[in-house]
Amino acid sequence: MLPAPVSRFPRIPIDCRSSSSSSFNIPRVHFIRGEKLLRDVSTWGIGGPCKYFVQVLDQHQLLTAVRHCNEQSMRYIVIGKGSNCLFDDLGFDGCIIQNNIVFLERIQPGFYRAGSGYPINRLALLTANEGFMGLEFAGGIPGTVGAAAYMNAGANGQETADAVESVEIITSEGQRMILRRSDLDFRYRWSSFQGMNNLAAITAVTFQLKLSKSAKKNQQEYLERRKCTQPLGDRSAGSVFRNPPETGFSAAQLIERAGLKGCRVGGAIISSKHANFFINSGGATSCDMLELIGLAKDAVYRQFDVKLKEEILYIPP
Ligand SMILES: NC(=O)C1=CN([C@@H]2O[C@H](COP(=O)(O)OP(=O)(O)OC[C@H]3O[C@@H](n4cnc5c(N)ncnc54)[C@H](OP(=O)(O)O)[C@@H]3O)[C@@H](O)[C@H]2O)C=CC1
Ligand SMILES: C=C(O[C@H]1[C@H](O)[C@@H](CO)O[C@H](OP(=O)(O)OP(=O)(O)OC[C@H]2O[C@@H](n3ccc(=O)[nH]c3=O)[C@H](O)[C@@H]2O)[C@@H]1NC(C)=O)C(=O)O
Repeated sequence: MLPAPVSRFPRIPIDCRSSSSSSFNIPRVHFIRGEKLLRDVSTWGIGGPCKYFVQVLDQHQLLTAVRHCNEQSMRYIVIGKGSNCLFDDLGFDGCIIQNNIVFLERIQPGFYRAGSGYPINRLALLTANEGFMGLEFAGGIPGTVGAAAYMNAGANGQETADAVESVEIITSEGQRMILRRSDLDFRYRWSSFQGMNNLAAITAVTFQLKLSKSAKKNQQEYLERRKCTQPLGDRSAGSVFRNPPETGFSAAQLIERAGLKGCRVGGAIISSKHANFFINSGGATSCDMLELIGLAKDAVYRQFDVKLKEEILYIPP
């Protein structure tokens, strides 16, 4: 059960008189029409144009953008760094809201309040350098703080949930809420945010970290391990599949054992360094990537009777 909202944002008037068929401004928010290519806002480098694109720098702008989309009955998606999304070559017939809310506050030793657009890898480095443990795993992860909470991102036996103290959200009705850790449920790559039908976006996360003499060393070691085992220089979206529960095998092991390392469809290739990373080697289309994902699922199911489940999110046009 979610707690009652803590406050309500003032209603900001939206002026759409400028035009409904081209880019336009509403107070402090600029909507770009038809020009933004989603391949430019995703780490995979795949995706056609979106109908509208807006970058928000604070939660008031985010709320304004969400309200405008609601009032226009327009589909919208809030994204961070686009490191977990597969956009379609046809683009997106709605509004992409790119979250660039990047403030960081040190509330008291070990308590960090970060805007949801703050890069999680930068926060990992900074907190470890300041001698606090809890986010060392996130070095090298290309996503944002908000998406890390939404996905419960994790690596090296740590996960975002372990470090969360509270999460600030806005709902699609425009209410602002602060949810404490005890109000929230997290599991492997899952959080209660994924089941909330009125979540507009996570706007900030407060982390509670513990003093540790080994935080910096751990963070550096994890990053080195990541560089050795993952194709970080290539265009990917991290792990394509979740690790299947109760099989004793990782998705990467199953794909490798199915003989699929290096397998290619068009410009999409299964990495020969890590079989759960699918690479855009240049010019890959969403069709190439979807076909390669389907091919890997079929092969693993046929050979091992395991149904792989995607970790990445495909955004249909
Ligand atoms: N462990 C690893 O090594 C790696 C982990 N990752 C993880 O993948 C995720 C990718 O981050 P990022 O690139 O920023 O995300 P994306 O921009 O790829 O967004 C992915 C989805 O997350 C949801 N989302 C993003 N931001 C918010 C927000 N502020 N509030 C609510 N929902 C949000 C949206 O889901 P919806 O459309 O359903 O609303 C969105 O479609 C992170 O969790 C990152 O840590 C990525 C690569 C490697
Ligand atoms: C990259 C992501 O997260 C990663 C995270 O970085 C790493 C590091 O802790 O652990 C998970 O990968 P993973 O389970 O594949 O971990 P790894 O340690 O790389 O590999 C697991 C096992 O598979 C084997 N392996 C790995 C790659 C490969 O091509 N073939 C193979 O057989 C490894 O030898 C190891 O025995 C997360 N992935 C998932 C789906 O849980 C992501 O979420 O996007």
